[in-house]
Amino acid sequence: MSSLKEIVNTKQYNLNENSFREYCKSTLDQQGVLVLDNFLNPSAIQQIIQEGEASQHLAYFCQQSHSAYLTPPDDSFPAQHPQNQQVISSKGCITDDQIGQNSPLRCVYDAEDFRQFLCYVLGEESLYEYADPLSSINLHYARANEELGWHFDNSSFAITLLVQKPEGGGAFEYVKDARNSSQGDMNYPLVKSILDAKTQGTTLTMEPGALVLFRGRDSLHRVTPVKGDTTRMLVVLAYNSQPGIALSKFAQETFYGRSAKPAELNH
Ligand SMILES: O=C(O)CCC(=O)C(=O)O
Ligand SMILES: [Fe+2]
Repeated sequence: MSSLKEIVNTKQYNLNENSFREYCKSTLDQQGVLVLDNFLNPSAIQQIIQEGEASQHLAYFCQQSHSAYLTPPDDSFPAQHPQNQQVISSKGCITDDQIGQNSPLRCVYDAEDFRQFLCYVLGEESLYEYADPLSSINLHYARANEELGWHFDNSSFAITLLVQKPEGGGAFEYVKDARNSSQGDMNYPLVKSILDAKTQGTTLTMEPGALVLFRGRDSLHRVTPVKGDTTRMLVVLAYNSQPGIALSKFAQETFYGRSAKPAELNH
């Protein structure tokens, strides 16, 4: 499976068509999220599930406690202040170097048509892979009771593919524009109300094969605990707007339990 049209539902989605790109861009700009259902063809989904199952034993699973802002504890605020209030994330993932060279995921990630499409929709001039060998393509696993706690992303956009849906739970919930980071407005009252379950998020319904583009820097979001024996599998396709950028050693250790030098320094 080596060409984009074997993997992506190009019958429904013509990545090169201007009106389609325009629709995607305006949806993302207005809603903060874009879901393209059935983006992956069924045979590609099956192949990725098989790869995911075969490599799950390589995944680094961990449980972390963190604040919604993903910042270290700040002593100038009380422990239960939303700046410090802790939530739990428990999950595992395999890294780019553990994704097969012939994986459909690599074909999609590398495809020039796909990158051009993303550039248009995200309003980026160019998109580049990570300089370290771990961070570009990650396959995430969430098993029974595993979840992602409420958080804002550090990056301005996220690109994901849902591969396998659990029997229950594992729902992506979000509150659009819960803060305004560019203005330095952390909007503590709303964030507190969400953390204390007094304000509910909106649930994004998606099925395996869906491509999701999400602006998570100002939209608070979480993944609810998985129920049942079917593991939630989700792929994160990570790009940078500048070339040569590696994830910091500290971030690699935190996310992957190990770190690697930038690819060009490895040989
Ligand atoms: O698993 C998901 O659907 C979202 C993942 C996410 O929010 C993240 O990786 O920051
Ligand atoms: Fe996130």
